[in-house]
Amino acid sequence: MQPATLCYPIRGDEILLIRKKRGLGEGKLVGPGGKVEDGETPRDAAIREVEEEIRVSVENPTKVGEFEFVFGTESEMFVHVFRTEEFSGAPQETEEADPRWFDVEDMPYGEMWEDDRLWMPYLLSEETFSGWFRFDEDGDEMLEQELETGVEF
Ligand SMILES: COc1nc(N)nc2c1ncn2[C@H]1C[C@H](O)[C@@H](COP(=O)(O)OP(=O)(O)OP(=O)(O)O)O1
Repeated sequence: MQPATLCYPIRGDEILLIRKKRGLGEGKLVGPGGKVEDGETPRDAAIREVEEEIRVSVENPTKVGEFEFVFGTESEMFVHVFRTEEFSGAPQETEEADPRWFDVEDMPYGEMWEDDRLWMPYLLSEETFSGWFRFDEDGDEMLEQELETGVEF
C-alpha cells in the first residue's frame, strides 16, 4: 500500500490548508502532504512535503492520526497525519499548492475530502485517531467509514 502524509501547521485558532493544484484531490482544500519516498520515514516525508509545497520549514511534527482509504475495492493509500505549531517561513504559493490560513471554528469542509470532517475535530483537539474510509471507484462519494480514537502511535 502506498504510504503518504498530511501535515497541518497550526497558529493559535488558525490552521493552514492548501488549494491543491495537481495530483489526487486537485482543486480541493487539503493539508500539505504527499507520498512517502523510498528510504524516508513518514515524519521526514511530512517535513519535506511542507517545504516543497509551500516553502515552510516544519520542526517536530506530532503524529495525531492515520487512515487508509479505498476507492472501489482497491486500497489507495495509508496516510500518516501530523500537526505542528513549530514552523518558520511565510507560506508561499508554488506549482503544487496555494496556501491559506483558516479559522478552526469555520472549517471549509464543503471543499475538502469527505472524510476530513470526521477526523479533523480530533486533529484540532489533539486526540489521536485511526480511520478506514471506502469511497466509490472515482473517489467522489464516501460509502463506508470506521474511526477509532485514543490510539497509541
Ligand atoms: C480520500 O481521502 C483523502 N482524504 C484526505 N484528507 N487526504 C487525501 C485523501 N486522499 C488523498 N489524500 C492526500 C494524501 C496525500 O497527502 C495526498 C496524495 O497526493 P499525491 O498523490 O498528489 O501525492 P504527491 O506526492 O504530492 O504527488 P506526486 O506523486 O505528484 O509527487 O493526497
